[in-house]
Amino acid sequence: MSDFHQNGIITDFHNLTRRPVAALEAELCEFGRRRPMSLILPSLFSELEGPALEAIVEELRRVPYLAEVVIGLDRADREQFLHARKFFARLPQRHRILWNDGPRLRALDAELEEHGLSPREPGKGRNVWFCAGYVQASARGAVVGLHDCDILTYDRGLLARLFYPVAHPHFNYEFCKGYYPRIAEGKLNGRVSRLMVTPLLRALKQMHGPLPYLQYLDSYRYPLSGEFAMRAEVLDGIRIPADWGLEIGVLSEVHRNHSTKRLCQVDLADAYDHKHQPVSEEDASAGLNRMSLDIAKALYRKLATQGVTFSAEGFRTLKATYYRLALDLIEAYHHDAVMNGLALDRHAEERAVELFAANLLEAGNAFLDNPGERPFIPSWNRVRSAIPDLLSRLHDAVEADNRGEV
Ligand SMILES: O=C(O)[C@H](O)COP(=O)(O)O
Repeated sequence: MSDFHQNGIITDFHNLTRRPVAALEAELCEFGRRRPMSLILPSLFSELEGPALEAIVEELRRVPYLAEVVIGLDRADREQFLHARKFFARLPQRHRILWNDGPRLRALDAELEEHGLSPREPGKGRNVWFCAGYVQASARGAVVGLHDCDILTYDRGLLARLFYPVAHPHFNYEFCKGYYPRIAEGKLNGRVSRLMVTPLLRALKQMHGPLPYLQYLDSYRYPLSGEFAMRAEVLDGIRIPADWGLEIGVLSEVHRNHSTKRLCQVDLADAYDHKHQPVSEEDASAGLNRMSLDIAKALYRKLATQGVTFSAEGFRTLKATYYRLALDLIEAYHHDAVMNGLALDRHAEERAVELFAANLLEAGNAFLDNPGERPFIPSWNRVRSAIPDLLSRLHDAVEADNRGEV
């Protein structure tokens, strides 16, 4: 049961009364007449074979208010795309699958590359970006929601709560982010969010002062959650990273473009579990190791756009400040876990913090060495201006793929 605290920066929607999902859905059906809702599901083909997505699709079948479901399918060959069509066919809502690795979308990507506009790097950000383009082209949704496809604790209530603040026709929120405790099997999870992002934001505040941007990011209870909803226009104007920096990138862009009064977060669930990636200490191109590097780089780049300057010494100080704050937080997490009868492996937590500290420096060096890198995917507004008919061709390509002309 959450409290009713408001942090004074963004509005917090709590779950104070455990309102039944049917009551929320009845309202959402009404809201949908004024503000139709589209759902984007960024997915890897491998997730169709895992335990989470099967249950997610079963829940989605019973959702009465969605105008459209857009599935971004990554890492699928032709047979796998055809399998995905069958897998999602049971959805009663209008739905389309973006076969991102198929010849039609690859050809459009090559054309984008000729204009210097391709997302280039594969990853969740790229997948979401193409889905956002399709949603814009199909023009069915006034509100667009998005969640991961590896949620093991999914239920329709989560989706209803995610859409509600932005879909309500008398509320004027542009963007809503989900939060929840990542607790499963008696353990506290959310390792990157808890052990890296939170202490990093606080270390940056110690070094650069309480910049409104840092205060704002720190006001999210779960800045890395993959669940958010926004007005369709918001999605068209933002520049997001192609990689694991997606979540931080989206939070930064909505802050740049909108007043914090138009931004909110919502309590989605009492507990949340998903597929856990390995820390991958030995391989910086995988797992939480890679994720922490991507996130640190995204944050540095966004801070640079706020006028913050960085130096090699600055990154060394940041590493030391972060490390101390992270160790203090481990103490707090540990005590909280003990009182709640949960387990917390302090040794594993401290090892993760050592790796994240090293990665803050590593990401800093990458930032200093490659100032000319193309870190963010251009906004769809820019693409529309450079190649005016690309969106309609994207739409046609997706339609043809989904008719099975592959
Ligand atoms: O949100 C996070 O911190 C990362 O996705 C890692 O989450 P996990 O520790 O629950 O796997």
